[in-house]
Amino acid sequence: MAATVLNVIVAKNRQLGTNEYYSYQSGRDCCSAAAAPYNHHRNLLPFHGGKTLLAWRSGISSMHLPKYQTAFVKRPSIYYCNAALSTTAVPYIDKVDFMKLQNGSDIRGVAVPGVEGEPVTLTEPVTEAIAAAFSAWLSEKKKVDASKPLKVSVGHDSRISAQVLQDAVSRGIASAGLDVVQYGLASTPAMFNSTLTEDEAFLCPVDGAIMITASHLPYNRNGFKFFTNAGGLGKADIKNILERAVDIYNSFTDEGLMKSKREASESLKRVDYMTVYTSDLVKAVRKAAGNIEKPLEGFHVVVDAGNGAGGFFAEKVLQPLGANTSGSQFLEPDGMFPNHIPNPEDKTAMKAITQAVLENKADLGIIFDTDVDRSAAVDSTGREFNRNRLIALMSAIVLEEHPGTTIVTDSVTSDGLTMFIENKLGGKHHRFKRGYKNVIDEAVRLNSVGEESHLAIETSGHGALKENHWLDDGAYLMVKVLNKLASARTAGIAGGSKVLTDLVEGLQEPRVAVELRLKIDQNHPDLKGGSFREYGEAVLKLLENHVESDPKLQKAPVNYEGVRVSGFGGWFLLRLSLHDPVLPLNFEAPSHEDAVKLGLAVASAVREFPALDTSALDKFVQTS
Ligand SMILES: O=P(O)(O)OC[C@H]1O[C@H](O)[C@H](O)[C@@H](O)[C@@H]1O
Repeated sequence: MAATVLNVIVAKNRQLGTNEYYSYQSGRDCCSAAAAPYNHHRNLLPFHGGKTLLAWRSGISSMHLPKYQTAFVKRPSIYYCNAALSTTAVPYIDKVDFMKLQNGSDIRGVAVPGVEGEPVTLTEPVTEAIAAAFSAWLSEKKKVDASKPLKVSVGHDSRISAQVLQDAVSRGIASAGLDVVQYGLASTPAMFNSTLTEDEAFLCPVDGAIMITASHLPYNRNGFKFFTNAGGLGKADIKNILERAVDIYNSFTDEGLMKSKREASESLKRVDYMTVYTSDLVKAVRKAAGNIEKPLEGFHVVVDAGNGAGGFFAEKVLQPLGANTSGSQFLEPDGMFPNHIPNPEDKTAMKAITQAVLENKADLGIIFDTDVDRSAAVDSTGREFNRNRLIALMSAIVLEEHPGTTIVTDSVTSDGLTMFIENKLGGKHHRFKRGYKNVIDEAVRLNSVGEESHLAIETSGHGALKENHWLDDGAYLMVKVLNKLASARTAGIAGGSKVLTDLVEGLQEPRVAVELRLKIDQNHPDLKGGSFREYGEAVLKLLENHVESDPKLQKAPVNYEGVRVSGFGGWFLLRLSLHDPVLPLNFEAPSHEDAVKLGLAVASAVREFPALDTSALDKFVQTS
């Protein structure tokens, strides 16, 4: 029970932070209604350059208004109205197209004003309606026992809009009669984990979890990911929640909004859940190393959290395991991301961690994305383990434990990776579609039809293991890598990260690897009123016809997405982006000349589509 006292704080009689905001009346009609629950703080997030610092906080210190929120409070802000007046019961809230907020299995929108052409869509009332809709969806799913309200945990990454949205989410949950447990700064995988952890002292397991994040997107965006103990919600569930949110939003009343504010402040609890999550990671490494207290003693590991939520990994995971983490960088949360985008797919980000490894003469570098569901590593020589190489490394580790297992990956993986997994490691490579949820769902499906799979992983750095509830957790992936380092040491193998480098020995890598993203102009007359998807499909069909009539090119015999073709010693894949009006083109070739030949094969087909911006491809084939 002592832990309860230490880790759970009931924020009774304390109003949520948002009520301390300055009011700034712009005089614009739709924004100027006075004395309403939202109009004095709506969109009052800092205009550009609101550089913030949010220290890693325990549950107890999170009682105090965080530094960055104080910054919001002090700064006069911009009122920003982007939509027509609503016909809802509350006249001052904007009319919003909720369905546009869906981004696959996530919700994403603009939460901070000030970027031209990007009006705010994720306002506080919108957020409150979405959280209430999730709560209603959850109550239905869990067939509520009225005597015991359901619990929903809420966490966020380092974005500058995090606190405001966390408060709005809390109001939405409370208004639906559910209990709110705030975690503050957290990682996406930790939020899922909170639906599985059995620990009453930390109010776990919760029935549902909401993570406030927009992954690596710019500072003005934000969004939500939702979890139950069955995993992350899928596309159909998100659509259902958004449809419910429309109704909730349209029936908002002044009294209702005031009531939810009161209910949230009365029922809100705060828990330092990251302590539970990180100590589980520490235990996992200790166990794998044969119950040694400090299995990483003597290893020097630098972490780059890109000012996202992953800074905990150095202090709360690596240090207790005995690693030296000096030289780690950008661990402090800063939602303006002043150093580089927290994204292992970003070249500048990878350069930053590589440099840190080399300058510090570290054994290993680890980098996370903003909400820590993705990661990559760098060995002591500065060689990156990301994209195909990260998949090769993880496949080697997993196939040692589960010989012959199927590795499910996204569609843009290389032919060299297939050969490595199948010929060197003796596993099976199942190249599926892009999208972490697609890859994970496919691995789960394969297991259900009797094909054993233990790893689902994307070139983006999302990787999920069967042993970890199919959760894509960047920190857990790195724990598997650390286990390998520690167990090699236990087995008497010296040489720092060389044991990892050796594991990917034999992976064939192309001389040229290119990704070009060809944009479809949705307003172009050539779309003839159709959708960009239809247009993209037409491009792909024509390309397929071209390929079939060209003897130098062979269509991939098994392919789940777009047009994948081998030729000139390499391959290309043209497909529709999961979310954007874009046709991403990936190709790999043994030489520049061959890459140009592949590029020309694509160019000759796509040229016939004037709404497609092929300038990047044209430039590549001309200048090479
Ligand atoms: O299809 P694209 O535009 O390349 O985007 C695909 C990517 O979208 C999101 O970021 C998902 O989280 C990733 O899992 C996916 O790989």
